[in-house]
This record gives sequence, C-alpha cells and structure tokens, in this order.
Amino acid sequence: MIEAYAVADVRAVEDLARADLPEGELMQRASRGLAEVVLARLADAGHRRTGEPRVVVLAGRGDNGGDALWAAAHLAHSEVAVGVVTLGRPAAGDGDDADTARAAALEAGAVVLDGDDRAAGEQATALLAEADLVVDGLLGIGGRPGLRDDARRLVDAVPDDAWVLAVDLPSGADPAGESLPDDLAAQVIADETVTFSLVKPVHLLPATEAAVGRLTVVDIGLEDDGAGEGGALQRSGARPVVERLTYDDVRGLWPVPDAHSDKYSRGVVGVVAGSVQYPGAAVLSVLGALGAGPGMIRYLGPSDVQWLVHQRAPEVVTAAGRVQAWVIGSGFDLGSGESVGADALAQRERAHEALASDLPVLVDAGALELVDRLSGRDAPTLLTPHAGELARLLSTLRGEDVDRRAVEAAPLAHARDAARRTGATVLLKGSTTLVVDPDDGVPVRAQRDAPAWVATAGAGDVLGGLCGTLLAAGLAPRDAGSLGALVHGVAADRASAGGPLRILDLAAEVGPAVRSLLSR
Ligand SMILES: NC(=O)C1=CN([C@@H]2O[C@H](COP(=O)(O)OP(=O)(O)OC[C@H]3O[C@@H](n4cnc5c(N)ncnc54)[C@H](O)[C@@H]3O)[C@@H](O)[C@H]2O)[C@@H](O)CC1
Ligand SMILES: [K+]
Repeated sequence: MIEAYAVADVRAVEDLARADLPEGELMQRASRGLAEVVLARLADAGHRRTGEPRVVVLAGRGDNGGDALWAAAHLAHSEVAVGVVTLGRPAAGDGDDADTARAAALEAGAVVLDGDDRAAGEQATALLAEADLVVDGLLGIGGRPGLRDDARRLVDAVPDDAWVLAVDLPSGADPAGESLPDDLAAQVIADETVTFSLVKPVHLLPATEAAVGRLTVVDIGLEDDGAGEGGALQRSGARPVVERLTYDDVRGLWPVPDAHSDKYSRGVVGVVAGSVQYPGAAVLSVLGALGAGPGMIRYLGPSDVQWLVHQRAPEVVTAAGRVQAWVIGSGFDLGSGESVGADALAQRERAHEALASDLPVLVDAGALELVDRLSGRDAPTLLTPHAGELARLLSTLRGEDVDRRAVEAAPLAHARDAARRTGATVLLKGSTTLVVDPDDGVPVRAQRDAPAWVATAGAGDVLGGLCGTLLAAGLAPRDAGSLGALVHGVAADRASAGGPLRILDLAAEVGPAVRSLLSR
C-alpha cells in the first residue's frame, strides 16, 4: 500500500525530525538524493543530447528552491553543466538559507541567473533551450495552486524533449491534490517527481496526479529505520489521508475459496441491469462479476436480455432466490411519465427492493437516479458514478445545478460531499479512480491502474459486476471498490497490451488478472 500524508502532518513530522538533527541536514539529504536521481536520468541516453549533459535548475524562494539550489551545487561538482535561474527575491532577513545555497551553487561553477531581473530573462530562455534536463524547484508544499507570469514564462521556455524533474511536486499543482489550477497551463507538467520520504496527496489524487509523472521517493530518514527508536513519522502519530493499493496488496484482500467453500459461502451476486434498449450492459456486468469468481450469479431482467446473457454465460441463474449482494443500474432505461414500459417498471421495482433490503448494494448508472431511496439504508452501499453522473447526483442532493466541470476541477471534494449526504461509499470513476468512505476519518483510496485505452463504453459495466462479486464475498465497500478498480485496471492492461481494447476482452482478462496477482 502507498500511503500519503496531509501537508500539515508532513510539516509536523519534518519538524520532529529536524529537532534531532544538525541544522540544514534534512535539506542536505533531500538535495543529495535529488542530485543522484538527476545523474541517473542523465546516464539514460534517451534524456540526453550529445556532448556534455546540460541541466537547468529553476529555483523559487522557498525551501523547495533551497533543495534545488543545493542539488545544483552537488551536480556542478560532477562534470555536469549546470545553469540556475532563481525567482522571487527573499524578503529582508528571510534569505539566509537561500543565499547560502545560491553561493554554494556559484562556487561549484554553476551559472546563476536572477530571473527577477528583466535583462537576465533572455539569457534564461537561451539556457533553457539547451537543457537536457530541467529541475523544477519553484514551489513545493508551501505553494498555492497556479503559477505567476514570471514563473510561467520560464516554464513555457522548457523544451519539449527535456526531461522535467519536479522537486517534491510539480510547481503550480495543489499540494493537497484537491483542485486543478484555474488556468490549466499554469502548472509544471513533470516527467518525474522526486519527493522526500513521505508521499503527499498531490501525488495520488486525480486533480493533480497527471502532472506528477513518475514518482520517485528519496529517503531522508523520516520513517522508522528499524533501529527501535521509532522514526519521526511514528512518533508524530500522523495517519495517512490517502491510500493506494498496490499489486502486492491483492493477495491479502482477495476472497480466495478453501475446502469448506460452497456457492453460498463464496457469495451470490444478484444483477439487476440492462434493458431492451441497452441489453449489452447486462452481459458486461454479468461477465465482470463472473470473472472475479462469485459462488453464483442471479440475473434479473427482461426475458430478451436474459436470453442474451445466457448466450455468453449459461451458468447464470435467472430465477429469483437467495442473494448476498446486489448490483443494480448498469444499462437501465427507467423511462419517465407515460413512456415507462412494463419491462422498465419491473426493473425499477427490482432495484427498489434491492435498496430496501439489508444486503450490500452497488448502485451504478441509471440506478443513481434512485438516490432518494438511500435515506435510512444501513447496509453497505457503493455508488459508482463517473463525473457527469456525480454532477447529476449532487444536483439532486443539493437542489441546485452542479456542473460536470466543477466535479472534474475538484473531484475529491465532490465525491466526499456525495458520500456525506448519502451515507454511502462513493467510487468516482476516472483515470484515477477515487473511493471515498462516508466517514471522514477513513483514508480515501485513489487507484490508477488502467491504460487510457480503457476509456470506452462498457468498461464501467464490467467494473460494477466485478466489485459486486467482492461485496457478495463480504468485503466492505471501500475494499471492494478499490480492489475492483485495481483488478479492472490490470485486466484492461492485459487486454490492451499497448493498443485499443474490446470490452469483452477486458472482461475475459479479469480472471487471468486475478490469477497473476494472486501468484505474485
Ligand atoms: N521542511 C523540511 O524540513 C524540508 C523541506 N523540504 C522542501 O521544502 C519545501 C517546502 O518549503 P517551503 O515551506 O519554503 O515552501 P515552498 O518552497 O513551496 O515556497 C513557498 C513560498 O512561495 C510563495 N508562494 C506560494 N505559492 C506561490 C505561487 N503560486 N506563486 C508564487 N509564489 C508562491 C510563498 O509565499 C512562500 O514564500 C518542500 O516542498 C520540500 O521541497 C525538503 O528540503 C525536505 C525537508
Ligand atoms: K517543485
């Protein structure tokens, strides 16, 4: 599991560690680690023009800039041509550290330009044009989202083929990972981000993760080193606020049957999905559930759709009976007013019964309209909207229009609001999928496991079924949702193999994906 800590907690942990260390030691560790990563990337011929490697370091006025300046000094000592552009003159009496670091970089032979000086602007642009690698040390965890014009001019001058390595986080990105900057272009888009001991929300959450690139963690000694003392992190008592399951977590969470298992102990999934208009969703939902290995599947829906389900999955039972978790809503066409047909009415009735039961329910797509039926529900409930569906859901819950773009600009806040208002766990689908518990004290899960090729119709139906099997096996909604998202992503990766994928292939890869993850 990857765990991320809130920025305020990171500062508290660093303060604890700093109290036991010589002055400036943490920054020295950070900058040395940073310089080592830069050297390793330069050794990779792909990020290097011919001749002497050229690094340009952009350094802001805070400690993020301090890390970058000290790294520049270390690099200038190792046969690398280093140019530095500083930005933001320190306030009077506030610049000792930055001045020391700047002097160290100069003394080591780096070219240092004052980016606040207009005359140096052209030189800075020329320096950047020749860079193999650019270190972004403009803003760190003290940064507000967005870049000022002076910083933006520098960032715009970074050549496309330079490797952009962000210090701690891409400048301009929200350190808390909550929201996009107002102007999307006012942030650094990094190829790689080097952070120090602790992962922060910015690195894992959907609003900011895309700007982070590859995440490399350099150890600066904030965690328990096993020597028995307890690291600063452990002594601080800080708890993670965001988590990401990794492949190695699957074995510990997956419901693996044993010699005593039967179809009921493994879990029966009841699927109420599809309509005459959208019959395929029922097939995909069932196949997603089957891939994850349920005890049994009951499909309830229009007879034409049952027939179609049976073509792909003869083991599915279509009579009513015992169920351990419901999956409702994929491919619903509930209709409204006069236009409601008998089939749609029957589906709506089945969905109402599922929501009125004391069984776990996964609520997808069309069934999200039935949100008023959630009040008073105590059993585990997992809502699985995409951004547009979450906007509609919140519009209903708040009684005011919520725009899809508002959800995309601040996904976590909106998912959290929906979880709070409904008392359900909310899985917000996206390239990074969030799983938010209604209890604020529980860390959010953020999964990013699928290739972008998966953004295609039907992928959500498979995910719903897959998570439904995990709910029926007894997993809590947060585990079912995040584990389901991980396995769905791995299956998508296998089906895609670097190219376009068919959703039936994705569904067929769910079982093999589980097998490969369990045998790691
Ligand atoms: N505290 C520690 O012990 C350690 C800190 N480290 C580094 O220190 C960083 C945090 O340093 P700071 O707290 O100085 O914060 P920053 O380096 O993020 O800088 C904050 C400064 O930038 C200004 N600022 C904020 N947003 C701005 C914006 N959008 N445009 C222009 N100016 C803006 C602020 O007023 C403040 O002066 C970390 O990210 C990390 O890189 C590391 O050296 C590891 C150890
Ligand atoms: K940065």
